Amino acid sequence: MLERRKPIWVKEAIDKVMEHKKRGEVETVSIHDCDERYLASPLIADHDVPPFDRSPYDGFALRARDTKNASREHPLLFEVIDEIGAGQVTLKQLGSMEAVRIMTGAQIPEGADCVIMLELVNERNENGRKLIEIKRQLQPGDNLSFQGEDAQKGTELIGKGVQINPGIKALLATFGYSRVKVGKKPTIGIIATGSELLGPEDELEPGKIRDSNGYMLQSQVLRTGALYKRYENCADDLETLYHALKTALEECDIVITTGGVSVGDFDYMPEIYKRLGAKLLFNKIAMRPGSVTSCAEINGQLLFGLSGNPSACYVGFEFFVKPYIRYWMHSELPYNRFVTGELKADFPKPNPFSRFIRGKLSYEEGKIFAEPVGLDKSGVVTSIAWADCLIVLPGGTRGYQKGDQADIILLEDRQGSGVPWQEKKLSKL
Ligand SMILES: Nc1nc2c(c(=O)[nH]1)N[C@H]1C(S)=C(S)[C@@H](COP(=O)(O)OP(=O)(O)OC[C@H]3O[C@@H](n4cnc5c(N)ncnc54)[C@H](O)[C@@H]3O)O[C@H]1N2
Ligand code: MOO
Ligand SMILES: [Mg+2]
Repeated sequence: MLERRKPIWVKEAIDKVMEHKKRGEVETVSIHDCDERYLASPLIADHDVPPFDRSPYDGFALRARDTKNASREHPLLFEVIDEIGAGQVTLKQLGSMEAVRIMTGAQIPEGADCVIMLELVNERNENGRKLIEIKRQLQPGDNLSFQGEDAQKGTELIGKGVQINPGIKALLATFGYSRVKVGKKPTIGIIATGSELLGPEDELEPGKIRDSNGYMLQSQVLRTGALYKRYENCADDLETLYHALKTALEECDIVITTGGVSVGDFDYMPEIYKRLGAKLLFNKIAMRPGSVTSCAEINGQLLFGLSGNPSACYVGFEFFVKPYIRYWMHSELPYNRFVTGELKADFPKPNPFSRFIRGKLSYEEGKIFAEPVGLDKSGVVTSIAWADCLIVLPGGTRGYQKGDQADIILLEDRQGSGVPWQEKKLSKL
């Protein structure tokens, strides 16, 4: 007798996965290797930036009060007593009617309180003395970049759990983090299952197709920042599959399979979960594609059974595997970000389950738009490549019309969200 599966809500399935969430170990890596990792401790300013008052221009540093009577008609003469570039300091104390020639980034000399740009002065030499002529009044603080105006010592600039981007890497360098504490990368085992699968190098044969999911999953794993270990594709054979999974569970932190999770004669995953003594978290979700996405737990280790259908496999990873991995790596924003936007085309497909339509985003006059791309079937591979978002068609509705507002889940976003997308539960399960 065919076992009837009871679907659960998408949010419920996410929660079931995240009940098992854990933070992976922390490791210290060289700043050279920290890109896209997640900070395991906050980034704190250990000194002021800039660390001293400095000149933002190439010009002359002087005392503002000495310019009080300067005007176009009555230019004032200042003696240039020294010259400094960035990285140098003057040992001279600046006095009345004196200036120091200063370059961008150099520390303001003692006694000076403003800077005038090179272009605004006339320079001359008189009896071996270097002089400048100033034709305007300056105020204290004019053209200075002040100590601590960028960052003040002791401030937490970036919280833990944030993914390191180029700006954050610049801050790490600024504050002397030559070694950075980050979440360790977990290893994700990937096993593509199916007797029909060929490799990308193989010629097509009758009844066979090339495996795309295995490669897509490698990419999806890499985008979370984790590592993957790819196993040989596995034919639909209970014994072979069982042993492949057992090995992967021993060698990896998390295991993903694709295919064989539905109710077909050769869909062995449900049987293998039983054999492994794994606790099934779910095997039916009120979503399309990805309704057969399964997850099981063995001694705290998660085994994700993604669908063989490419679009379903893709979506299953984005919703359930990605946040689990990102949390593991210490992300505080492990879920996909979502926004609301306007539909550019009708989508007349009534559906009891929430449907996640592969779509393309556009921005026009400050508004977000999305339109479906490709064929909306879970067995389709092309639409994944054209999509940068998933348009949510809530279960229990009669479809969308152009101009309707819809929830849109972003696929190419790097930032992430602290909360997952959640359905409104318009229909009954
Ligand atoms: N009687 C029912 N049949 C099906 C149901 C159902 O509820 N009752 N569910 C359907 C849904 S929904 C999905 S999704 C699929 C899920 O199938 P499986 O996860 O068991 O995957 P397979 O049967 O192994 O393969 C399905 C499909 O995907 C192709 N495939 C598999 N692996 C790959 C790969 N690595 N790269 C590219 N394509 C792959 C495979 O050739 C099949 O065409 O079940 C429905 N059936
Ligand atoms: O899981 Mo299937 O992809 O719902 O279409
Ligand atoms: Mg099947």
